[in-house]
Amino acid sequence: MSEATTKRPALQSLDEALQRLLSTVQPLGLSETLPTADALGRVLAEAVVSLIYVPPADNSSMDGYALRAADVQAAGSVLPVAQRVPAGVVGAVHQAGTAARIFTGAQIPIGADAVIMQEQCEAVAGEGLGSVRVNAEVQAGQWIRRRGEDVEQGATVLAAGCRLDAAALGLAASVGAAQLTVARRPRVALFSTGDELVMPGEPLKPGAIYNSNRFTLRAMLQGLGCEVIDLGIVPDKLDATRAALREAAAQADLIITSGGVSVGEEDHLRPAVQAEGSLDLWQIAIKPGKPLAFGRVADKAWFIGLPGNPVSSFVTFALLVRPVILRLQGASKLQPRGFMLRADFDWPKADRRREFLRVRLNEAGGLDLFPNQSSGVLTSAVWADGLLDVPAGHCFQRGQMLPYLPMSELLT
Ligand SMILES: Nc1nc2c(c(=O)[nH]1)N[C@H]1C(S)=C(S)[C@@H](COP(=O)(O)OP(=O)(O)OC[C@H]3O[C@@H](n4cnc5c(N)ncnc54)[C@H](O)[C@@H]3O)O[C@H]1N2
Ligand code: MOO
Repeated sequence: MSEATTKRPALQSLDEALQRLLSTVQPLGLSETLPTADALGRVLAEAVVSLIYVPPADNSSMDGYALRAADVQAAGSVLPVAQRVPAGVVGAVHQAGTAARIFTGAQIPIGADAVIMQEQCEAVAGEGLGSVRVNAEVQAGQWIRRRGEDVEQGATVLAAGCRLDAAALGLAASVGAAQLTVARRPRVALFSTGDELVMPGEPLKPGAIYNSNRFTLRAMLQGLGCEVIDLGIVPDKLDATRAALREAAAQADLIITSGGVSVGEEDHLRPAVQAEGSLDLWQIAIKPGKPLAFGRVADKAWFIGLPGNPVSSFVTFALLVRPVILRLQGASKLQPRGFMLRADFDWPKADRRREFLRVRLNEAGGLDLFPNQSSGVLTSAVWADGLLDVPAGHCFQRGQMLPYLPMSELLT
């Protein structure tokens, strides 16, 4: 038996483990150009720089009349309507002493300096377009959206490394970007090990359990925009595991497995990775999710072996694999952002590991605890809307403020 399978490495902190992962795994540096509409969730490889001002010209933010503030000495002034300017039309130069009928989004005629909304006016019938009685005082500049108030010409609106969400796609489109250059999707091979595993749809023979990690991990990978190569359950035999690793490495940038990373002797995953590449076994001081394997296969694909317990693999994926997947794409923000919230429960028993408790926001703005925090209880992760980050060796009474990581920051 190799040394790696018998010797237990020292506990390292989550921060150390993350630092090691992120300083080892480098961005793939591969990009592709896509229509802007197809780039949701992708990481920008090239910044989006605006060649235009947004909005391109001063325009009205109300339906009403454009005029010169100086032409309305007092409420009740009547001005002839000289032109009508709908959105999409450039009006004539504004003549002093007149008003222009204008609509939301229409360009302000040169020479006008204010807009009055139509609710504060009365149309007065007359020749041509008639007149308008202005029933309020007017300040120069009112109801005008200035050229470039959203984006200045030449500004970088989206930096390389930014992940494209709905608003970012809209912003790119607003500066006229029809295509975006984004990092190629990471290709991630996934398989589970364990002779106890069967698939939903198959009978549950004695001693067996259904493979849930395959579903959770595949969905988490899809949620991060990965191309998933799902190799299913690999029989716990050395040859089969080695063959699965070779097949995975031929196609993937990263290989994710669950199970077989703890101290047991039954498993062939560790010797298989060692035979096909290299492997480090880590013990991370977090709960759930202590054991983790990190290595490389065929000098081509990274390998991360997650613990088999369903909540442990869920939490370690969120905390350690997610940043790696973002890093492969050159993303600039890798870590989830938490914020301080009040725990509305007692936590009397400190653990030597930093704990990530499954909690849920209550209506009082505090957090409730799922009663069973076992790493085998996947119900806790469904019930929860976030994880509470409890420092190692820390117990507390209700009312304690602690960092809360929302699931939205961990899963997308
Ligand atoms: N003597 C020790 N035993 C264990 C230690 C330890 O330090 N010393 N660590 C415990 C911790 S913490 C964890 S976490 C687990 C991790 O174990 P493995 O990664 O080796 O996983 P397995 O033993 O293969 O499985 C653990 C558990 O999870 C179930 N499992 C596995 N795969 C799946 C799947 N795809 N879907 C659903 N459930 C799965 C498996 O049946 C086991 O119940 O080790 C502890 N032991
Ligand atoms: O890390 Mo294990 O995940 O505590 O069950």
